[in-house]
Amino acid sequence: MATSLKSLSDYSSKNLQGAKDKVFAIVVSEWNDTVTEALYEGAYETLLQNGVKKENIVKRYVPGSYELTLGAQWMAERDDIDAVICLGCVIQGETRHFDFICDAVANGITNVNLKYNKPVIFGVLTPDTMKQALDRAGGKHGNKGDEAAITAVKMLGLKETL
Ligand SMILES: Nc1c(NC[C@H](O)[C@H](O)[C@H](O)CO)[nH]c(=O)[nH]c1=O
Ligand SMILES: CC(=O)[C@@H](O)COP(=O)(O)O
Repeated sequence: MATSLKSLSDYSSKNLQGAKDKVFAIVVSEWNDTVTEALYEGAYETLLQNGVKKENIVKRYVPGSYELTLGAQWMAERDDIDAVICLGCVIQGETRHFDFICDAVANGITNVNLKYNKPVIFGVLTPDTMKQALDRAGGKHGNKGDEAAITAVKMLGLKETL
């Protein structure tokens, strides 16, 4: 379903109680920081609303979305980190650079999930325009940061049932 047909901020709080004592790293790309800081605020507030302690949220910055993979790896390899949320915004420019970054980050973050066997969430917007990005960072389509935070909580809940 396209984002335009749903809100990124809609979720059921059912079965989301398991995050109270979990530690979350949030790695934030500095590129398009107006967008990525809005994503961070969404993720941060959503974690707090679902019982996560402020002291259990660790924020780190990387220069751009391409660096999210290594930043996520450095956080995922820490024994005290239960889940990693990666937040970025890659906006289509004039060249194919967009494609290379998006592919590298999506595949890279997937690999970190599997390498460290812990949730590493792809909270990266890949819009054509800044307007599309802002619509998904607290605008009319909700906040991708909210969705990323809930995804991390849900995956930790799933892991508890294994
Ligand atoms: N154009 C965007 C970038 N580009 C920078 C890369 O992510 C990377 O930092 C650079 O290639 C050096 O390795 N990054 C974004 O996050 N968003 C963009 O729109
Ligand atoms: C996604 C990018 O790196 C992009 O913003 C760079 O712009 P351009 O493709 O015009 O060089």
